[in-house]
Amino acid sequence: MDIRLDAISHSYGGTEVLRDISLDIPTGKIVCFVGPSGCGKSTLLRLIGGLERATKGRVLQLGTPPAGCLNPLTYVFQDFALLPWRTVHGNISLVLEDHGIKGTAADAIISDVLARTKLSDFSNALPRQLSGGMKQRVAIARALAVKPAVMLMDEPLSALDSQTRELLMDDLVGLWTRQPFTAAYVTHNLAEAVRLGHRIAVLSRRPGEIREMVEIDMPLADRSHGNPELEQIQKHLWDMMRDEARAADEELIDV
Ligand SMILES: Nc1ncnc2c1ncn2[C@@H]1O[C@H](COP(=O)(O)OP(=O)(O)OP(=O)(O)O)[C@@H](O)[C@H]1O
Repeated sequence: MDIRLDAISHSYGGTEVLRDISLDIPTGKIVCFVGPSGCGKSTLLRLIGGLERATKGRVLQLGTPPAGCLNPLTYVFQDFALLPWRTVHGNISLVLEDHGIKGTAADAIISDVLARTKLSDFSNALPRQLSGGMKQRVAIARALAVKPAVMLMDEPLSALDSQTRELLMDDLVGLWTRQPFTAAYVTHNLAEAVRLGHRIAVLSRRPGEIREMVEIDMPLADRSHGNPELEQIQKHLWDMMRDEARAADEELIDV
């Protein structure tokens, strides 16, 4: 199932936050959204997820979700959102219980997503026993358990230190390479965008408009840290964003 944003604009009261956003999120691709603070990236994810309705324009779901999909649009949050009193297995089973899936059917799904996220040995651990990176892997496993058509990832690595972020980027690349997933991925981090994005939507300062869609053809598995071609693209992104990021930063201080 692809997502198509068709001339989306959104306002809160009199404040226009997003303006005339049109783009596609094709099946099996990761589309990253970058742009200065407050330009509407998280708002756009909420509109895609159906948590809010755009003031103008449409979010279209084209085609059908994958077989066995329990929740077509599934979020992965920055702060993991795990229940501390439930084990890794229990946190994942919770989303299946919501759909009446229990017992051996649930166990089969859970062992599959734990294997895909390399967490099989941690099924009985509690969140407090896990590092930040592992907690986020559990959150990703939980999202995968409902076989989403599209994962909506709102700065999923930004609560992690830089080394853990690097490791988790490798994990996401491995996960995608073994079995491609579709994602709308919001990040402040341009290194993350060039490492994970097949397509990067660069938004302007509020009201966020698309300044450029950057396509990166290089396979994810070939995108090593420090790759000169990726560094060049990252520099291009930063050159586009620098002045607006500074202006957005100063605007926040003035509030
Ligand atoms: N529910 C709301 N009601 C009113 N204004 C809102 C609401 N949600 C967001 N905003 C405003 O809309 C603008 C865009 O917010 P949003 O969180 O989407 O931006 P963002 O690009 O994700 O920001 P950041 O990069 O800082 O996380 C901001 O000015 C924010 O204050």
